[in-house]
Amino acid sequence: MAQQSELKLHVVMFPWFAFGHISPFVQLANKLSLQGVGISFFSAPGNVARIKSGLGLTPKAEIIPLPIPQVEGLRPGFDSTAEMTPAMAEVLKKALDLMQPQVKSILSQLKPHFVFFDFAQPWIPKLACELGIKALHFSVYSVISQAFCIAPVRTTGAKIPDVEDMMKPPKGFPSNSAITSIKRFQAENLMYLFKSFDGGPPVYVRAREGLTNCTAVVVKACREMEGPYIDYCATQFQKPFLLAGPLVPDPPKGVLEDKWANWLGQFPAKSVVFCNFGSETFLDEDQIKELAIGLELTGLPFFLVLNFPAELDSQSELTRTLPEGFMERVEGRGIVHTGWVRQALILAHDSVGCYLCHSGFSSVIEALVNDCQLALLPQKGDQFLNSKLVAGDMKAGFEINRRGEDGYFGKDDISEAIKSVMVDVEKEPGKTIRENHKKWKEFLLNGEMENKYAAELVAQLKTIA
Ligand SMILES: O=c1ccn([C@@H]2O[C@H](COP(=O)(O)OP(=O)(O)O[C@H]3O[C@H](CO)[C@@H](O)[C@H](O)[C@H]3O)[C@@H](O)[C@H]2O)c(=O)[nH]1
Repeated sequence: MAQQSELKLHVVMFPWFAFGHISPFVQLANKLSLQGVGISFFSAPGNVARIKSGLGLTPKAEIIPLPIPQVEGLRPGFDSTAEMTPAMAEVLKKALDLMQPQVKSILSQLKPHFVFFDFAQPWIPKLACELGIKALHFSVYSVISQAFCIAPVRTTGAKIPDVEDMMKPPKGFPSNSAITSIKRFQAENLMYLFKSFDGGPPVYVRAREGLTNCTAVVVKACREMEGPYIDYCATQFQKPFLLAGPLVPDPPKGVLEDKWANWLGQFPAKSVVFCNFGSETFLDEDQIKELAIGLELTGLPFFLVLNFPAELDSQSELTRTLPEGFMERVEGRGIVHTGWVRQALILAHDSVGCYLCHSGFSSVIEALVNDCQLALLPQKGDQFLNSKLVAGDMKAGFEINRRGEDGYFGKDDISEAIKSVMVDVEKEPGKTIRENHKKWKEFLLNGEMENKYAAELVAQLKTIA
């Protein structure tokens, strides 16, 4: 029998069909692959090309396309949530549930040591167990958000939590946390976790079932950022929470398109405000107007990316939602774009000094490893908790002020947040935020830290394989 240390691990990666999920699974696969772990990556055929471009395809890594079964309400060929309305994404979960026989058959041929699954496939642990394979839940969310939202102490029992309950941390939540409560509009948003769509199980049921039945949970996290929340979750779920480290992305490949590089290049270093809200977060009309005028008020150059739900025509939405005369007034110092941009390259551009964002966890890490000060405008779900972690616990970003009952923010809230991290930098809180940003950047860019987490994770996996 091979010594444990010589064991050649083979794992399957099976993320939910959304790029916000696929990307962290790709990053984890790459880190494991560097440690000698063989990878089989499952996804729908339409996502393969993009996965291929991110996955360091070595002899140890392969992509296995899994066709999505036809179900009513789902268009053939739509293989990720990027092309879907939220209602279609719910139907996609049902189609995913129908893939169990297909997944079981491939797993039985591959016989990996582990299958890393996502919140959307709570049936994996049982199916894998029948084949003698261990199931690991890989969570792409911050640990603080799992601790706050779905700790069993909050979600077990006959009574589903109400808005009042969700405004407060669950019982036993780390006492040194910066979160003592969240705002009403945020708690109202989190109630989606407890809703059932079309008779399917609510999100919290899927997530909690996977977390409860897996062999161990692997998190995209490190003790330095989330130590107390990791301990809390391990106690709450009564199972190991293994740390993959923060999964700092590799420096982006390629170069920024000329049109953006040239535009950004005309401004002084660290002077441009970049705003982008990730792959699935959309602002409403009133929010877009206040944000745009807030940017105008700063007097700084800005690059604003606004996207809209798949069913809408983005160009006409831009025209409809931007304030009247806005583009003329900001000509020469502000641009507005709709559609995908190479965010990692933009954040790395020397002229970009601030990133105003939705607090998606990967986006936050991408800003921290560059010199972009964070102005945080979380819109939904885990983003509220990510923002509290970065602005509250880590003191490395500024959370934009919003009204408690409905989440309203005004133009002044936007411009004040940006000014405090970009202009009033000798005053508090901007001074401390900038100092902490620098510290976290050094920590995250320390390659040894990343390697240490990856090596420890592989060693732990070998002990339970
Ligand atoms: O125009 C764009 C938009 C996004 N990105 C990239 O896409 C990723 C987005 O990551 P992140 O901000 O974490 O994810 P989202 O897909 O926007 O967010 C979803 O997934 C996150 C977990 O990864 C959660 O924290 C969020 O709440 C959820 O909305 C990052 O690498 C970005 O660089 C681009 O390159 N160009």
